[in-house]
Amino acid sequence: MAVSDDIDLSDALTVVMERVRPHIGEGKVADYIPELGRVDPKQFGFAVASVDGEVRSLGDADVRFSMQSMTKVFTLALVNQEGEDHIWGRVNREPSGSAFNSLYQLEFENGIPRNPLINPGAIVVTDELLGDTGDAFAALRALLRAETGNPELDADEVTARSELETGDRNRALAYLMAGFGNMRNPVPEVLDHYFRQCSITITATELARAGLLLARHGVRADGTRMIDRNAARRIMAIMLTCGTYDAAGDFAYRVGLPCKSGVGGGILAIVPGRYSIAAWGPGLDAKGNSVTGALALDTFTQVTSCSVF
Ligand SMILES: NC(=O)CC[C@H](N)C(=O)O
Repeated sequence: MAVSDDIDLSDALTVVMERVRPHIGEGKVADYIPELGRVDPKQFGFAVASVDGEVRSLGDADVRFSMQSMTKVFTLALVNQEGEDHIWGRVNREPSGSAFNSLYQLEFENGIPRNPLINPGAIVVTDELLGDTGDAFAALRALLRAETGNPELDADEVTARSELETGDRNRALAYLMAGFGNMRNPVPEVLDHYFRQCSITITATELARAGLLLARHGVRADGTRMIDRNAARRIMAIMLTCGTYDAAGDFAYRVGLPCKSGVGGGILAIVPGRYSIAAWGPGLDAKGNSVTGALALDTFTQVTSCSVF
């Protein structure tokens, strides 16, 4: 891995802010979930946590925002606790090349989603986690509370309801999979867990801390091992190839790190063995990734040479 040993995080963060500042407010806030449409676009937060405990942040790094699809990484880690092959008959691990809520590919491919980081794949993972634990949302919330160090971390019920009321596309995906025999639990129950999962709020600083689970290759904040090293490595491989929807190729080119974005404007990026990075700006590009978040990560990896390549 090309990592320079003498990285000054403060210098790197200063350069990130200089580069991003003129672009704060750019992009379009997701409004297909009405509650997300109310977020002020002129915000930007960035935080870096290192595996040895240092955390640096700037801008709106302590403002809460909706985790959305970034939760998909953590539910995937949770189902991996039951063994690595547990989930792979039900979901593939190939980039989709299409939107995160696309239906047509799912029908062509007999109800087996392309990967666990797009909506249908994540719905399957939540279904599996529900079977494993009896309460998928509670399992995820407990994990995130422990890894962020915030015992109050929770879903935003208004956003969860907003998702439920406008979630016809996710219902269509889930029922299509049920039609192919790829759902274990009743669709409304799975989606209730999935919508609450997506509506968990977090700050950039907390997210950077939570991502250390992967930066440490599966070791939790309390030092216990959650998933084995190879499982963590493979989750990061899926993030690199699938974590930013149909822009994953461009992210690998620009940022060169495993990333996972969400339509709340957050992006989690991991420098394996070294850093967990959280970038947040609510304005999204046409593919649903944060404009300022992507620019910040692009700048950070250029300045520090921290990349998996
Ligand atoms: N890409 C995302 O962040 C999408 C998550 C959102 N809750 C949805 O299901 O559409």
